[in-house]
Amino acid sequence: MEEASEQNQKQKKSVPVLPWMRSPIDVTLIDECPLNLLPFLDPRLEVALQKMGVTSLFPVQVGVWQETIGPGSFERDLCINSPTGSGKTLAYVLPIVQMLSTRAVRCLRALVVLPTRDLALQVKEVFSAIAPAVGLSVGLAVGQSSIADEISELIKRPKLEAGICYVPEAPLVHLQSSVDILVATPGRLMDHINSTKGFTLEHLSYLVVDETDRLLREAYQSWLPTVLQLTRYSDGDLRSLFPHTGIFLPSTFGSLKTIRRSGVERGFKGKAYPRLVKMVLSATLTQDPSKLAQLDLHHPLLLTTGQRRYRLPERLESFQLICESKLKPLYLVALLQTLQGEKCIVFTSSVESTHRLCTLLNFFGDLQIKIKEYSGLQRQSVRSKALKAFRAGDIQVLVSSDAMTRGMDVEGVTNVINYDIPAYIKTYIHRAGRTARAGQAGRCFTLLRKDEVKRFKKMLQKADNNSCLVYSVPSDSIELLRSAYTAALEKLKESVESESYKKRKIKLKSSRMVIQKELNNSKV
Ligand SMILES: Nc1ncnc2c1ncn2[C@@H]1O[C@H](COP(=O)(O)OP(=O)(O)OP(=O)(O)O)[C@@H](O)[C@H]1O
Repeated sequence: MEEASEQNQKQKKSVPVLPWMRSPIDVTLIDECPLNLLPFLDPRLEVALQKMGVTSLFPVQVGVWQETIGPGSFERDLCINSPTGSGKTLAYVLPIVQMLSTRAVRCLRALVVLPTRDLALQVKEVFSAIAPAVGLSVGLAVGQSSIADEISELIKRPKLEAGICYVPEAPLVHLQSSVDILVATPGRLMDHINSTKGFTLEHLSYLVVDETDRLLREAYQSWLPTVLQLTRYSDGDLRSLFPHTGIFLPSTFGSLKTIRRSGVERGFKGKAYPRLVKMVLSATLTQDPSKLAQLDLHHPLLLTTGQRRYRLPERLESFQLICESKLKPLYLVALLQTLQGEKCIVFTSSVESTHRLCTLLNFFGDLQIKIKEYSGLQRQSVRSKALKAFRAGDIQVLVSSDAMTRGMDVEGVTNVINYDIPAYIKTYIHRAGRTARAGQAGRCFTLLRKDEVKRFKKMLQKADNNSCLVYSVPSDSIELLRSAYTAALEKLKESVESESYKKRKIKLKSSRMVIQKELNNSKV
């Protein structure tokens, strides 16, 4: 009786507050669809998809296609809650590219926002694989190159006649977008909105917010309200809000502006009503009404998988390894040895422990495994190099902070190891989701202290297909590693000391420079 009421209580809790979330489209009821049976697919895109190795669309992609190109015709904004690796990227890339394929003039029509640079690069690759087939151009605004280089990629300068100089301060009527689709991180997007001449969101028709719950967690310089304002307000309002942007509003794309501003809102049966179509996606989409309200969704439709809010990939196997805290590195090494060079990502709880663990593993004698670090503590170039080597298979193990948790798609990752227990089910889902992608098999191991087992079990109960077997490492393989561990710890200690000495030296040098500068100034 008590159990039944507890069950009721749990079910009650999981019912979303927002009414439209209570009647979703269940993607598990949709079948894959071979490309040749997909209604209205542009034959040029079919060829491009085949070149990518795509012969049929995954269920979530079919579901989104039906609501965009199919009978749904982009009538409603879409919220897509679908497991990691289920193909959410192509789910939005394909219909957007198909819709824009008939464009007559180049201008920025679709904007995709992602929380990190590496994720944006990944999504740009997917667009770039199919968009050129229909004559569309894709840009990137992530701060990978200098702002000047980025601007020259995004904005077309007028072709100058012989003897005529281009004057940057001149009226901006000739500046045009070089891209139809832009993939951006919020910071760089705001840089362009605030200061790039000729950059306008005036013609934007599609906005994709990928990894929505992550992006809604932080304001990121208020990028979302800014984008919504820029696509909603009349020109007069815009000019007062963004004086710089306003300069080129009046006549840059006069005719196009008219098309967008008086575009017919399909959901309103022919009434003139300008609207930006939005698609928001995550494997752990928020149900929080106040967070979702920020998106100002129009008649939203939820596409989700199954009954529960969280779902792990179909072919993911979860294991727990119970060990003493001080023996964790030994258990990890023993586990890596049994995995024999398979591609693994090891997650830790912080950038500092990522660095320490990676250093320790590399001091561990003759492991015959190439191990590198990937964390927010590193410079972007170092991080990207490690990722590239991992993708190429030159590195087998990537020790990572949560910088790698979301969205990253690396082919052939067969194992994820939680060296530190994730604090939330969402984190577990995103970490585990770096394996078992696109219908492949994968394993997720979590190292636990005895006192963490109960909490971990409770956390996993929040997800579908949550069974977690105990994985045991033979005690003799731990014993064999003990002496190498002691030596590695010794080296780690030395390395930590030398690093902190170097840091202190750099700090001292820079504070001396500041003092010297002030002295010089005071002489003047
Ligand atoms: N129709 C398809 N056929 C074959 N492979 C596909 C198809 N769609 C996507 N993939 C592949 O599946 C993998 C996962 O896709 P994607 O990165 O879009 O997943 P996701 O749902 O966005 O995952 P996450 O939530 O982790 O970001 C990618 O390697 C992608 O190339």
